[in-house]
Amino acid sequence: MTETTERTHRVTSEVGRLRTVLLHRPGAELKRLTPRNSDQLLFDAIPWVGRAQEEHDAFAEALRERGVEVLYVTELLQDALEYEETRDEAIAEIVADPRLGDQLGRVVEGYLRDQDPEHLAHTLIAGLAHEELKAGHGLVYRLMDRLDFIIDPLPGLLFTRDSSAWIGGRVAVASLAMPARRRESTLAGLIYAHHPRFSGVRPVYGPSLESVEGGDVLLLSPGVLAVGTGERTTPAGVERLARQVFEANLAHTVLAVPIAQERATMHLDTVCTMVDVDTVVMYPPVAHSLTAYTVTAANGDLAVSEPRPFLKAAADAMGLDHLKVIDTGLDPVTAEREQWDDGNNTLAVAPRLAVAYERNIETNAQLEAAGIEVIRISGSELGTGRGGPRCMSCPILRDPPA
Ligand SMILES: NC(=[NH2+])NCCC[C@H](N)C(=O)O
Repeated sequence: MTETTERTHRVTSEVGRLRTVLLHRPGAELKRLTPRNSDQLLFDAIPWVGRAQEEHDAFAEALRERGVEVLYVTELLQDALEYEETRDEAIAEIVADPRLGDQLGRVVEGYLRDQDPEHLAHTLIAGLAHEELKAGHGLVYRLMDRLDFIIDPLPGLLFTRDSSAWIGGRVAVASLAMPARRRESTLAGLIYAHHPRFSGVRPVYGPSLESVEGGDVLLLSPGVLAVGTGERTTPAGVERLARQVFEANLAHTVLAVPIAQERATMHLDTVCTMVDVDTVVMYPPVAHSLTAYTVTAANGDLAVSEPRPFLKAAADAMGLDHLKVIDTGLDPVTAEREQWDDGNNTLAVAPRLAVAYERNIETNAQLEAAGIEVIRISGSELGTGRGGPRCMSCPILRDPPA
């Protein structure tokens, strides 16, 4: 890794001033959602796509106004697909899908090879419905339903946090647990491997390893990671990630944090995000019940502590007397409603400056009472995918935390 790369890609905390972020402006892939497929594609409602785009544009604009450079997945992917090698890899992965069989696989391969980078990027993200591919006449094609997908759309790409996470100057390309989202990390991997902006960057994790999703990974402070393990990141995923980051000298401590295996808490960042170097906002019912196993490197292996209260284990690893929790003091019903709507899923733009969904009125009021400046964005449509500002952003460059 050259020094130049480190100047354009480096993240060592959740809160250092945000300089560059990767977003995905939602598009045609959201138009594929129907009541028949939304569960499988991990959306809880059918978004109004035009409004979702307006909300997303306002989110991006709020970041730009604070001096953040916004990169878009679609643009980076199109650039990367200018290279033959990228196209070959992208197409090979699609064609390897055993659901296509060999005859339809060949037809799809020809179809994709004819597309220019812009169209190919569109197809890789929006997918391809049976009725759009006029060229298939073999058995698989004929047995499929007109509305089936030959290439699945990726509505979850909106949540760029999950498919990759920067740890220091290296990127962890995720290994996504849900089948509907797996190809998102292929696209992330293609961008980091082939886009000139990232030349010299070596991934520290990859999609073929045990499940780890970026929404579970919190950079509590330089060298200290908290990794949720539950519905998405598996115990084996945390263990593997710990080995990889220790080996690469990116961290000295990894806290493995079990979270409830349910949709409301699919990632650690649905219940806890950082708003200052020593402050988190947490879903009240878990604030004092979460536990953590402290994992450190020991003679080429891992040393694992007994589980301890998360806040205590985190403070110790971070070298703090204690980690402050914003006491949202909400009644249990409001707390549950606002947690579901990603009230705890804030994106810090700098210490004590965070983006949050405007709808979480009470959580935001408590954040402000604690001295955090809140940049409110609307997310009525964006939130139908169950993700907030942190989920929708993959920081690529942050200043060191103050
Ligand atoms: N980092 C996050 N909390 N991401 C939210 C992802 C939401 C997405 N619909 C999923 O279920 O996977």
